[in-house]
Amino acid sequence: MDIHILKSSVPNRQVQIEITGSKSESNRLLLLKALYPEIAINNLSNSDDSELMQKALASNADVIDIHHAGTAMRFLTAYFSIREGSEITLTGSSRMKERPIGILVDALKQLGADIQYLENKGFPPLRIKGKKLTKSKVTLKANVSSQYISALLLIASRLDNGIELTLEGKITSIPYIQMTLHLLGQLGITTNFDNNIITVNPQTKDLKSQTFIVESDWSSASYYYSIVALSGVGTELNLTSYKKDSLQGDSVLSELYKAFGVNTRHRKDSISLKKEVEVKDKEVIDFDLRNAPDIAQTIAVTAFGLGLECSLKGLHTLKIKETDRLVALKTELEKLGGKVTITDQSLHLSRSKSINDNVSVNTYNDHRMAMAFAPLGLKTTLQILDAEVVSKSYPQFWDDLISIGFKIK
Ligand SMILES: O=C(O)C1=C[C@@H](OP(=O)(O)O)[C@@H](O)[C@H](O)C1
Ligand SMILES: C=C(OP(=O)(O)O)C(=O)O
Repeated sequence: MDIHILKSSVPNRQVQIEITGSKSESNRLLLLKALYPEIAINNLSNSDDSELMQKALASNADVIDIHHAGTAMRFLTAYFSIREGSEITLTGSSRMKERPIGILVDALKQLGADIQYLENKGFPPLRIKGKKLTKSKVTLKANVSSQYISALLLIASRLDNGIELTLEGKITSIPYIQMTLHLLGQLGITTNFDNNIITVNPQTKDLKSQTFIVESDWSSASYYYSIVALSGVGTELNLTSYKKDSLQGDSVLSELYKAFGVNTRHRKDSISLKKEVEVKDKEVIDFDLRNAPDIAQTIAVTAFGLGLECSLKGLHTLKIKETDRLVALKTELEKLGGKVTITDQSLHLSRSKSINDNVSVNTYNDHRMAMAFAPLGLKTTLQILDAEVVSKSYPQFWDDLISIGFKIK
């Protein structure tokens, strides 16, 4: 499904958007619930990735296909490695088969896991025979994806001797590791993260029942930050349900978007985003996004929409996400008239004066390409190709845009 966005505007009235729970928190809690059934979860994400995670955990099939869901692929590899008596094939989309998993598989093998590659070494699909893992010491490279680390931490408390992880290299996407540790702590599991060593104690007893209320997804909120940034002074949107003390690293949006003139106010369980000031053309956006890689596309497109120069670094994980996001951003921004240079871990956008209209934006099976470029509909007319990709994290995205005034055909 391709969609046309006609040049739109967001009316200057209070509009409320309800976003469902964080995909990252939901997928962690779903795995923990499989290990500790006494957990209940409220405000679960309605993303495809969380639905796939739920289905996979309940499945008795021999082959489990998790499509494009990276966290599900990584977390379930760990989970099925310890599910005694089961033997399954874990596979995904053709892109998933290009997303590396060797670091996690090697770490699980250090613990004694039985995992085989069915196609290419280091990549899905995997054949996993579940067994009891009794070793506890693991060393792994921490600069490629934090998801490998979270996967190990999530199963750690169900190992006889817990886990002692030694992390090598500069740790990436740290807030996601802290989110995992925080949820374990909330469950009553003892953990420690000191320098480059993380320990998780074994949990032999059942835990007391409790309900986790998932905070709404901050990565999804980023598209509204962009919309407000690209709108006139005074434009305001309210988003539910958000907290001041978030577990999600992408909540750094409330700080970062001040550079685009957007102010965030926390209400009881919502946030209000307001465009307070116009940004001067000579302003330069300069961010390190090592801890918040999923908002890189949103920020680059906002800067482009405002004609601002923008330097982003810490983007080394973008090459192995749903698509190579650095190349995808450069290609699509240049079609719209941007001038972009990229390295393996950075992107530079030059200041620009105009935006080409009627451009068809390719989305490369990447939900964030579709959602990051959509706010440009406030500046020009554009087409978003394969717009249904948004369902990976935010199925009702297009309906929500229509509800705030976007003209979509
Ligand atoms: O643990 C998680 O929930 C995630 C970790 C991040 O991945 P990397 O650690 O690979 O950067 C992030 O990009 C992804 O969308 C979700
Ligand atoms: C990178 C992402 O997801 P995953 O790695 O879980 O596929 C994302 O949602 O931006």
